[in-house]
Amino acid sequence: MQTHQQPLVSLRQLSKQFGKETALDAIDLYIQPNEVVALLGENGAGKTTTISTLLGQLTPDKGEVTVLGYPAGHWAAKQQMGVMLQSAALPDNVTVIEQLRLFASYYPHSQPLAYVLKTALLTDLVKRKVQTLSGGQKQRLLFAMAIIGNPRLVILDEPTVGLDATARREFWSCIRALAANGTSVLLTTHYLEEADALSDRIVVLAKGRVVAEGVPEAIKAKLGGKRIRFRSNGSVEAIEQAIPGCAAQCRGDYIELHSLTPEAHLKTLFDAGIVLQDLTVVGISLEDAFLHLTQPTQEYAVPAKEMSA
Ligand SMILES: Nc1ncnc2c1ncn2[C@@H]1O[C@H](COP(=O)(O)OP(=O)(O)OP(=O)(O)O)[C@@H](O)[C@H]1O
Repeated sequence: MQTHQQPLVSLRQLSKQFGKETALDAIDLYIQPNEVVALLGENGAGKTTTISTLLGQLTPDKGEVTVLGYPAGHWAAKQQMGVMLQSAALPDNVTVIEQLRLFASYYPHSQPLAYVLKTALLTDLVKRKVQTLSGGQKQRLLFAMAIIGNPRLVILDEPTVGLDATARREFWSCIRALAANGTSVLLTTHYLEEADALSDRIVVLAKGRVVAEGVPEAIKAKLGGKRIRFRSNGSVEAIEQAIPGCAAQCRGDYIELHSLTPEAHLKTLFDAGIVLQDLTVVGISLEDAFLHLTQPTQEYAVPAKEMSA
């Protein structure tokens, strides 16, 4: 049986091949009680394969999977888990409360409906037919269905995909409320800011391998450096001439560059007589770190349009 010293989920040296395609290449992943872990990766990185293996829907070629003290797919583990998959569908012609009552009946110790409705921000929507819900509200209903069985572990596969900034924020507060209640969460997302905002730990997957793991701050610190941003009378070329080896980028009215020694570089620019206006120096974003970790040979640039959420 599971003890509280053991992780809730432990994937060890997991490998999965689809023909010539290596989906997972000896990955290790664990989730501790009360922990929110974000699994980040680009398309095809292996996130869904990891989740399918954890759920017992896929058999790995190599490696060991233990979920809540049981082998993957064991009914006793499933009973203690809530899952929200990308492929989930909802019936149109039932109300929110009917759908949740039905799901509650599947579990021996379901959560009180009032708690589930409050956590999923659905209290005011109980009588609404599913077909009348917005995309964000439907996602929150799927979330409510995932948590209604009072799970110890909830798996959310890209739960905010396609949602606008407001709906995404609302969903974030649902996840935070769940985590505050002590439930462990494994979340996959393409939104790097989302992982930063929600998770205790981030695991970055690239081409089926874990390329980085740590608290969001540690992932950023792995790269170090700052983003320097300013308006200037000097051209990008003049700046690159002043700081040999730096790659400056033009972003609208602003020039941006990444620097491991921002103080020294700024002094160089001042000494070269380059005027800097509206200057900001900030730590790199998780998105910068992610791009660098997954594409280490490429110069990582600040995204032109950052997430507005
Ligand atoms: N059933 C399958 N048959 C063949 N190849 C597969 C299958 N499932 C996944 N793959 C391949 O394995 C790799 C990992 O896929 P996976 O779906 O796990 O990635 P992902 O990180 O979830 O991507 P996305 O963010 O696009 O959902 C990809 O190259 C994919 O094409």
